[in-house]
Amino acid sequence: MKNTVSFTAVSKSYGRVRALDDVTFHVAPGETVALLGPNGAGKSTAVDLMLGLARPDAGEITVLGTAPHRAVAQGRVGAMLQSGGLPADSTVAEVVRLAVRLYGGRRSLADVLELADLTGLAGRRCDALSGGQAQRVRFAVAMAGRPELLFLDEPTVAMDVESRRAFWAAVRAGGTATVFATHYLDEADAYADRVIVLGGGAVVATGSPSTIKAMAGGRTVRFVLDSPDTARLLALPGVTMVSVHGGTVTLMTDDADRAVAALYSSIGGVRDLEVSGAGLEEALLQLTSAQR
Ligand SMILES: Nc1ncnc2c1ncn2[C@@H]1O[C@H](COP(=O)(O)OP(=O)(O)OP(=O)(O)O)[C@@H](O)[C@H]1O
Repeated sequence: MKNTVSFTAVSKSYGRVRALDDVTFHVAPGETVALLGPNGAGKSTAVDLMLGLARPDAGEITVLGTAPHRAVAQGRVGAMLQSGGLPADSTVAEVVRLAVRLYGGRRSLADVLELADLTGLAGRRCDALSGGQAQRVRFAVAMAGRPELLFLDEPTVAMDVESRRAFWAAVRAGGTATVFATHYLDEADAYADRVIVLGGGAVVATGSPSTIKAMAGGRTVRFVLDSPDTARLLALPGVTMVSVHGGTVTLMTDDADRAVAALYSSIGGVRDLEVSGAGLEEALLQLTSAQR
């Protein structure tokens, strides 16, 4: 079966800023995938490219088996982006009705309101909504065309815990394959089948939330090495991930003692070695900062 989203060797720069650098990843049919990473990691750029809002400088992107802009033009993709205001003096029902009409009534107004848990707010003006309620209206608009794929760019930013829970319950109820960008590890863990960690425009890790979380129990080993050989470092016992930036190497390990012993015995020239016990947040920050 074709991938729902496919990025192959994709690069994108804005002037001198390389927002994505040779990025390859795939989203399988039915998967919910989180794009996780700190500010400036390239998450929004990846989402913009998937929506055909920008074009890559190099590489190939397909969405639902075709070019992103074509999938969007066919009404097969729903999106909730960070920007995008709601008309202040319209009611929730008016905004959602417009979206339902634009998509030719693929869903009824009542269904969409129900799906986004907005039935009780249908008559409320948009300027009287809380941040979380406004996000649910944007979600309703994104779901009005019964999309095959949904993109959410940091959908729960500035929501409190209860609003986040209600928002994700609505997304789940929609049952649509979803790719979402987030800063929140717990959100990726709770709602994604798979996590792709971006840092400095590159994929620094990918795996199930539990694989990524397993790193939390691990340690980070950092050192300086001339001409590091990534494949050889990755083959050392206890090493789960290798990141190289210039001459600085960062290893994620599930057994730092064995990894360090093997490093000294089989690879010479290691300098300035530091071992730190990294929680997941810290581990990801270290990995992603190593990419800059
Ligand atoms: N339109 C633009 N013009 C210039 N630089 C840009 C533009 N859009 C993004 N960038 C730069 O590209 C890099 C990646 O940005 P992007 O918005 O994709 O990151 P992000 O992971 O979504 O960050 P955040 O979590 O802050 O939203 C950053 O260095 C950013 O400053």
